[in-house]
Amino acid sequence: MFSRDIGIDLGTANVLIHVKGKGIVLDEPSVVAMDRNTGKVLEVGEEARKMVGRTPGNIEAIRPLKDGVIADFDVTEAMLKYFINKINVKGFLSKPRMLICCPTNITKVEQKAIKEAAEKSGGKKVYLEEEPKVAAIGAGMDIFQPSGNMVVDIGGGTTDIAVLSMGDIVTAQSIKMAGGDKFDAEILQYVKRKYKLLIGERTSEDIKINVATVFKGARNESIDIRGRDMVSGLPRTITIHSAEIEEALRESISLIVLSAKSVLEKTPPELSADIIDRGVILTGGGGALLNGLDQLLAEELKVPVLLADEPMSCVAKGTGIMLDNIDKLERSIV
Ligand SMILES: Nc1ncnc2c1ncn2[C@@H]1O[C@H](COP(=O)(O)OP(=O)(O)OP(=O)(O)O)[C@@H](O)[C@H]1O
Repeated sequence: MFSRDIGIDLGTANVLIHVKGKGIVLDEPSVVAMDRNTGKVLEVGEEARKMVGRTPGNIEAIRPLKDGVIADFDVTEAMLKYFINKINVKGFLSKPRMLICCPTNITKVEQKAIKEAAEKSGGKKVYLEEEPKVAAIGAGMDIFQPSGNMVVDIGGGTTDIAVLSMGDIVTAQSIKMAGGDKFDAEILQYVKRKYKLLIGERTSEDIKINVATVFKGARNESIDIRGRDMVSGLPRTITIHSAEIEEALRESISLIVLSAKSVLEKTPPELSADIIDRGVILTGGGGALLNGLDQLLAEELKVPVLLADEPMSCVAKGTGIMLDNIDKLERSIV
């Protein structure tokens, strides 16, 4: 048995684990199915996700992280333990050092909760690092030079916007409740208001992935969706179009655009000039995979906007790069 360092992207929507020397070894939804009566964990990850919105009364499919932070400590700990055991069936990890990513503006109490959950899951030493910094590294940016790099990382629960230079954050803003989950909720409300139809969160995520756009006219698709009619109580099918989703998401997206503008307004001019040359990079599934967001941000911010390759893996990849230098970095991180 020997110790290996591991990096964890403990996300609201997905957990990814990177093991030093092996790469990304786990990528699963952050969902736990529990028996309400006994408190027993029934399924974790993909199997639990399939149950969301489809469980009988005594079973609950829980997302233990909300808005990028731990909402249910015990369930988060159970989930982390399960994932670490899953990747460690051959026992190659023994008391590993762990590097975990968190949003930029979480409180000390929230940081402590994440550290504690990781320590209880077997971590010998647990380091926390800010998500946009690791996402930028994972997206291939050289943030250690004295020049400006801007990253907009939109996940399931949070949006992190940051300008980085010389390995650190210069200006940043983190918006809780602004990410893929919020977009799903907006779509659900829109369908309820306009069509008097109740749909589940899996259905609204399907709409977002298959027809959504946030840039007028960039996409013209439609999808048939099923739900429960609010008046008759019976199942009903409707057809939803891209233009409707653009309207449903307009308000949430404008909040993200405003935050990005405010980060740019607070950025020192030399670094702003670098951002015009290098562009802004979009990472995270909630933003980089959302149709039209790159076009909208480019138009609103007047700078080039680039999409990261494999945007949902940037943070995990970034932890891998940081773990290679963990001894050097040890002094600078929490
Ligand atoms: N094609 C797509 N179009 C739009 N959104 C998508 C697409 N594919 C995935 N998503 C969304 O990406 C989000 C998950 O992204 P990601 O895995 O980067 O988040 P996370 O790291 O778990 O969250 P956070 O960083 O906020 O804690 C989900 O809300 C999901 O619905």
